[in-house]
Amino acid sequence: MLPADVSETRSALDELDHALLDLIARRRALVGALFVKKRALGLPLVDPMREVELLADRRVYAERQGVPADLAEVIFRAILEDSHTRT
Ligand SMILES: O=C(O)C(=O)C[C@]1(C(=O)O)C=C[C@@H](O)C=C1
Repeated sequence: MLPADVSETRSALDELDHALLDLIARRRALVGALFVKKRALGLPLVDPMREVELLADRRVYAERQGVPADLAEVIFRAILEDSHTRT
């Protein structure tokens, strides 16, 4: 039997991780909608310059929040790879 404060903290982590996944689902929906617009306009779906700027921005924002910049970059590279699979 785990102490109550450990299982309570785990429950808080479960809730928070679900909230993170909800945000990822919302982001994926936005990317899907953006790709529909880009296709209609004949724009390239993948935009390497935007990705460079996005990763730099997320690194700076992460550090301001006390999150390691390298962790933010790993996360957002994975998110961008997911966007690429949807092209
Ligand atoms: O910002 C865009 O233009 C997008 O298409 C979105 C997004 C992303 O997932 O953030 C996806 C693909 C692009 O290469 C760059 C960024």
